[in-house]
Amino acid sequence: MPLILYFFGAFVGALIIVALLQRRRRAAMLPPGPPGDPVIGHLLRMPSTDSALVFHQWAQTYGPVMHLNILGRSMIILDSYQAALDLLDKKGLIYSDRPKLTLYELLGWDPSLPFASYGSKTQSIQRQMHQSYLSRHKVEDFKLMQTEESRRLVQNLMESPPEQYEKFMSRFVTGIIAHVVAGHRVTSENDPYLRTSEMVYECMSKTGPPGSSPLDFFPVLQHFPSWFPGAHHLHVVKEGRPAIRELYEFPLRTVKEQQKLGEAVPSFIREQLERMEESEDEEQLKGAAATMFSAGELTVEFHLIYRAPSHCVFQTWTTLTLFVLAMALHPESQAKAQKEIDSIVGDMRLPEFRDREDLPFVEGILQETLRWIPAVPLGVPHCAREDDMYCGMLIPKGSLVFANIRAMGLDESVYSDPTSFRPERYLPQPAGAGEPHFSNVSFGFGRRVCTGQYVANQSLWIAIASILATCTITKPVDENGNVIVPGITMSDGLSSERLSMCYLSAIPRGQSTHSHVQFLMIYETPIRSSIYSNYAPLSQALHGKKYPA
Ligand code: HEM
Repeated sequence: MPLILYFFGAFVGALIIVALLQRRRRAAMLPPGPPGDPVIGHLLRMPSTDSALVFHQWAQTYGPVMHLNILGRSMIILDSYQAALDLLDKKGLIYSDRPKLTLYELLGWDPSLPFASYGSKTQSIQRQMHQSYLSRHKVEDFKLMQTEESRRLVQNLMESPPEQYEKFMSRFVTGIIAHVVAGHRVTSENDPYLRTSEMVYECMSKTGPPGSSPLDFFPVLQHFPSWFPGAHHLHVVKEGRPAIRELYEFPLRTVKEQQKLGEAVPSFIREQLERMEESEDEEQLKGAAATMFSAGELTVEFHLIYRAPSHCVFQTWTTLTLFVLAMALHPESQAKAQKEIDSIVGDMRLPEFRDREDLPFVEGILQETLRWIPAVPLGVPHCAREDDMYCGMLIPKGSLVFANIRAMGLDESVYSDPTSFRPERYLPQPAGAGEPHFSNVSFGFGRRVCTGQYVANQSLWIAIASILATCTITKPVDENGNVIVPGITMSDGLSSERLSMCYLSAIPRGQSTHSHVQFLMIYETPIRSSIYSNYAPLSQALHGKKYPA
């Protein structure tokens, strides 16, 4: 063999050895994690339910920054608030990207903010829109509308049997988002927004956690038939894509039609259409509107889950649902909150936003509901744009970075007795322990923090305060009169864990509550004359009338 071939072989061999050594050196620098299998890494060890809790248990052994490997892709789990703050917040330039999610792109979530990469046109335009429309200051304008929706919610709850609660809670959240986005008021069960969001939910509940589909790991599978191993989600794409496209098309189409007739009421879409130049691409606006709908819907699903003695139906489970469950399981907390409302608000009116500061225990119930079982337990994954070092550990470029929000609420150095539901923990000392509000954690971190956090926070508070003021939530009883303790079963989904729970009964408080709520529905006058002043024609007609003394 010619000498040159020997040299070439030695050179290639040396290159391979250097590459292997470098790989080994990088592997040694990765954050610790449980042992994985060759090639597939931790694929078979990933928990199928309660991932956030399982990761938290693993973190007790491997520490607050943990590394997992799924088919060669790094996954970093941040188990502590400090680590999430240090990376996602302080190093926002590196950690503000989102991973490319092929399944979601195929479903039609494009352009859509939660899945857009940082710095992309979609992301920056939508971000700007969200900042100007859903900012802390701007959402003040929604308070009147949210108050009225909460009154409608409690009236519906009081008038309906428990099997209907799910429908009305779903209607509450969809009603608010539909109004913010398109100025639309949900008035019937056949509302097109309710129908579309139900169809979208139906589809998204079949996708599994974001980034977990084989299509995300091997995009080439999209070109295979759906019966091919690993390509089964193509079925979901076929069924769900039309509903998602409708979510993009319908709101804009409707507002434009209303504009032509001169009937478009103030809304996010109308405001954006008025600002837009002729030539501008409406796709961005459709994406922004669908984002608001989907993020609001998918992260604040208010579906109650019923498990009647004979059957069990699983549905998405969210913060308000959890509040209902928490109240059924902790009647002592419910009674304390009701006592606080009675002493501050009295029984001649319902709580309003102006009462919020004077109702610290009710605030504690909201904060504790967010902490007890977070609706988005692992956040939405961020993606590292470049290699980074943290406390001597290597976070490789392209890693999926998850903030374990659930674990942060279980941190004993911050929350005493963290598994207990104790709203008083947030009260200032000496009444409570002055522990930090959880809303700083539950809405995520850094530049990708939840854009709907202020509107969601307001919706939750007014719904919780109104329900507490008017209803007592109790555990259900079976046909023999035996009390059923609601059970929790959790599995992972896009944005929330799921719950199976027995249905709960909300009993109107006091003899006059029913007529009282109806009375307020009619006589409530606009608190602020804002863009929503045309929201309640009844209120307007009666503008000037005062609450009963
Ligand atoms: C209880 C209610 C809610 C919770 C707990 C929640 C939580 C979250 C979390 C944890 C994230 C990921 C943040 C991160 O990447 O670090 C997120 C993202 C997002 N949320 Fe929410 N959310 C809620 C309600 C809403 C509502 C009502 C809207 C819309 C009106 C909304 C819009 C969004 C959007 C657009 C994103 C993506 C932001 C981005 O990628 O830049 N959320 N949310």
